Amino acid sequence: MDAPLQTEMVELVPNGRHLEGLLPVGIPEADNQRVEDPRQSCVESKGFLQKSPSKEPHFTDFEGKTSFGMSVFNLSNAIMGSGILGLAYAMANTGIILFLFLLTAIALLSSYSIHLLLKSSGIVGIRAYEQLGYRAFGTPGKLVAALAITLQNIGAMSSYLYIIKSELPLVILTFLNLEKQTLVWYLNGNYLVILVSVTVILPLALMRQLGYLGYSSGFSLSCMVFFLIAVIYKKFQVPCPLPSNLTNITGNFSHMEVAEKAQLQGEPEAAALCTPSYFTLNSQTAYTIPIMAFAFVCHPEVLPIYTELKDPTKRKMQHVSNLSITVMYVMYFLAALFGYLTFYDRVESELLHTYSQVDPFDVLILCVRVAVLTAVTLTVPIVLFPVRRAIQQILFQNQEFSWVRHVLIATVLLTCINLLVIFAPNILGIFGIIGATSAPCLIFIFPAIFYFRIIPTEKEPARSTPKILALCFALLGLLLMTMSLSFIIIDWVSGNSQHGGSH
Ligand SMILES: NC(=O)C[C@H](N)C(=O)O
Repeated sequence: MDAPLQTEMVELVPNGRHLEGLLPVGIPEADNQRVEDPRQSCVESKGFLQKSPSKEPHFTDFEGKTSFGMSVFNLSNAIMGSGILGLAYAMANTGIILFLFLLTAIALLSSYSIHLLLKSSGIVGIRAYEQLGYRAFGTPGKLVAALAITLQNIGAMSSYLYIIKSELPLVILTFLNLEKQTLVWYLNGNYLVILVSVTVILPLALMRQLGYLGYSSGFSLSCMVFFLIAVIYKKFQVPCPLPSNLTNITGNFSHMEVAEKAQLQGEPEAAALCTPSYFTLNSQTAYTIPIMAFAFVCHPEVLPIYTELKDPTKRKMQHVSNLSITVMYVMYFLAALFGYLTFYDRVESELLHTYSQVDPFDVLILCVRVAVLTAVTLTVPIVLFPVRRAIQQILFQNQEFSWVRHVLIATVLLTCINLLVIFAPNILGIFGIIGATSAPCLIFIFPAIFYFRIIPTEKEPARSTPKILALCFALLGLLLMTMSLSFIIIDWVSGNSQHGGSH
């Protein structure tokens, strides 16, 4: 099938996190061209975007105003999310060396994938992920790309709601100064997640424009930095081993007391519990690559950030990407290492929840919890905006804005995600499934096959080294996806999963 010649104006703002300066200066109507109404496409961004009066109207003519440093910040922001909370668990099931090797590999592959995206977008002047899909395979390509982005965003929202479900009861418990989790409704994560969804997230998601909410993503990154500092600090505070009998004891006790009780345990046992492993393989190792892939997904954001960049060149954008990936790589490794070295094999799939094994009244951890909870609560509506827009584009194309539809889509989406979170046994299932399906598609498979199709054969023959490399990259993605999915399904079917559950 030949790539369609016409260019299509698809979603220019795939994720509401990076809206500034993204409004096209002008959009030409051409014959045969199905051009989306920019007023409709960007209706949710109105008032948040600035139009440039000085430029001539051209299809790809966006006036990028964002500096190099700010773009690094924006992309880092897109990379960083709930994935960081699962990495210590991944390290506990791979060992430090194997983890480092895999994390390095995923980071390098992620950077290569951005190289493919930038090269493909340069050829056709495309600045949105789905547009690449359209250019490569027509409407099916665009739909599949939109579907993967939607699935990834639904996964991200589910993981955020899961954090609310697991952390909010602990925060309330601490504020009420209760010694033990009781069966009252306000300490039940499922009720709390519904309550937060209805009272905070839904009203925000019903706004017609993102407005200042779009800026709150910067706050999320700061919260994650705060989380990382707390994880490093806690490594030197929390004794090892945590006496198992203290796990269920709540109430005030000092670290000295914990350490003394730990001393009472046998020395060899303690040594075994507190020795890091450098290379581990077990049934849970299957989740490692999906967790890492999930953690590095930022690819739908790369082209919009490229569009916003001041004096954009592929080289400059690649530098932006490499720097963001490197910074996140270091943060991910530190969070995983210190989280693992605090709890060793007892680390849970959601690292922050593991600290409830130590001291539920710890002020630092309480502050981290409140910060992370605020960040994820504000991020859910931001991620919901592009998902709703994608659904609207797929199902109700070219239709006038309707409040009923706007409210209904948000309500149905939030209801489904709530049900998913209530019935999901743990966050690992979310990281596992999303990290083994949409994440490898967005990082490996799509950039490679889009590249293969978009770069003209006159420029790079099908058997040229870059194209063969791209195909190998797609195959690697397919292999990782099949392997991860099979191992996860085997793990579920055999019922082995211990999952480091957080309840
Ligand atoms: N942007 C995403 O889809 C996920 C993000 N990389 C995270 O770790 O949460």
